[in-house]
Amino acid sequence: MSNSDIIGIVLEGGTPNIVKALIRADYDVKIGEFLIIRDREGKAGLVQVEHFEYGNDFYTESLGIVKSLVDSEVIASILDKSTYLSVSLRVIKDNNARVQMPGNTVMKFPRTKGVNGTDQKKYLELLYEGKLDDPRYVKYGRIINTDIPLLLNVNALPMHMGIFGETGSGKSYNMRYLIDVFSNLEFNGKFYAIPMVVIDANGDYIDLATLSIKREYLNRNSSRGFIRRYTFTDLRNAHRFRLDLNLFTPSDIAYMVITAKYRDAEVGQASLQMNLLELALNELKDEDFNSLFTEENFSTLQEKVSEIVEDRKDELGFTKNTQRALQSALQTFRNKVSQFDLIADGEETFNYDTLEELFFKQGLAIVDFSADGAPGMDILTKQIIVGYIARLMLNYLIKKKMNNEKRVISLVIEEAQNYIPSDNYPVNAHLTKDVLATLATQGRKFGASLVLISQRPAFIDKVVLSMLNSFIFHRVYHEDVRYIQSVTGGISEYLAKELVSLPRGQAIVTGLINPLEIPVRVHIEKKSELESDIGSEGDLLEVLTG
Ligand SMILES: Nc1ncnc2c1ncn2[C@@H]1O[C@H](COP(=O)(O)OP(=O)(O)OP(=O)(O)O)[C@@H](O)[C@H]1O
Repeated sequence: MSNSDIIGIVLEGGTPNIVKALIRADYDVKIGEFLIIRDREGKAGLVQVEHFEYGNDFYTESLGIVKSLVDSEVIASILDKSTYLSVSLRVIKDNNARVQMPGNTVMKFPRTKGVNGTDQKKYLELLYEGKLDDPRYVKYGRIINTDIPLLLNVNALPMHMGIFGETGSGKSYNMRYLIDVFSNLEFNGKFYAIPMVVIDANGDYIDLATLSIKREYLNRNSSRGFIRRYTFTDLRNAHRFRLDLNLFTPSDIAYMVITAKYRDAEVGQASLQMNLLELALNELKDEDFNSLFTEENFSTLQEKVSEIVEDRKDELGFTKNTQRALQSALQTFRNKVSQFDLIADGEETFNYDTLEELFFKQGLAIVDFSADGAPGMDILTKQIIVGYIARLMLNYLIKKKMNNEKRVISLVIEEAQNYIPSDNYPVNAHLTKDVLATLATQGRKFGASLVLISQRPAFIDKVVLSMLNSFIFHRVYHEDVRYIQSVTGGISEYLAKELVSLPRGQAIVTGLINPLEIPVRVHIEKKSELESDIGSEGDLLEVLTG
């Protein structure tokens, strides 16, 4: 440890968890930063900056002479020398050092490079206690004001994660960075990737599949068997996304069809229609369910519904009203399905084999909802697709688990508020909400990992939010701070205040994924290889001047 790393001393007045210290005023301290305290015996403990304020005993209002110096730069610069930073430091690991002792030295984390590299190793070991060499912990970003990475516990992923931050705060770039981390897990000299399906709301990820330079970077260790873009129109270098309704039970299909149309329906009415459709599909169970939604065979389904209502009125008691409502729901579903050609006879579909291939080849599937990949697609159709994928994943993972075959797949959902909204968000999403909630509740046992990305946590259903065990917060809206404190527990008042002003590229990581068990402020370095093809917002003047 060189003297240049010493930045302050411990003062009297500490408590078992909080150390008071003075540090040099020219040190660019950050709330959430990690520092080291060394005691008289040379033992070191770790602390996190909780709060700081500047002090200078000369510059106080009560000292009359100060008032006459307001325009005296020369004297002021001499007096500035006695400015200090008074800091509160939360003890993270005392390592048997007597960190609270007044007079102890406060030091910054040594840098990796240069003479202090070996010192840094020592403190890193102190921080991570053996996890540094454990392949289940992967390096992510840099802890603020240091060049040491935060380790993420990969095993926490199936416990689900939320990434939140206002527009432009860096969520998508962060997710790209995480995709890169999860695509290059090293174990015993070989590389592995977490199988992932990404619901790409705005085309922020498609270049990872379509641009060879990006694809090759992401797959530099050849861990992914494929990186594939799924679209809803025919495009070069893309797979067409199609549904296979035969994979679902009549009851699943009935649920999808009815909730897609009657998203606000009174439960009683909707459940009658679901029963009616389930019955009709059961009676048509020898038919190909996909073909029942094609132009030629749709009438078979409609006629079956009419037949049940009209011919078996006395026996079953379905009313004309229920029939009419169901026919209308069927029509809506069919219209959506046909508008985007989601069901096509004999064409390849997104099915169990796709998920099996995704798992075994450790693939990355990007479902492209951008204007290019899904031109003119409305939110209802997107919900049909996300609901389909979630249901497929759930059924697949349950089936495999029953067979004692272990699987893991991560489902990343951008603009998650459109699929799993809270009561505060004006979107109906019965179609996706229940299945995603089930995936969140039960999925962890089966290897499902949800990553929900949204601008505001308050827009996400509370029950599902409570099932997320890890969070990455970028800059958030003021209104969300209290909410975040209540769902995560451990964010201090001071760090919470930082949430509203975090610069781009900084975030606070909390929850099971973070082995340090305290919220950690990180800087996510921008790697040009990972920068989105869409790029940054342009310079207006540059655009106008051509
Ligand atoms: N770690 C970073 N370092 C520097 N710049 C960054 C970083 N992360 C993101 N940016 C830049 O900030 C801008 C917004 O990033 P990004 O698109 O990831 O934000 P977002 O939160 O996903 O926004 P939106 O909600 O609008 O999709 C981009 O120009 C991106 O290049």
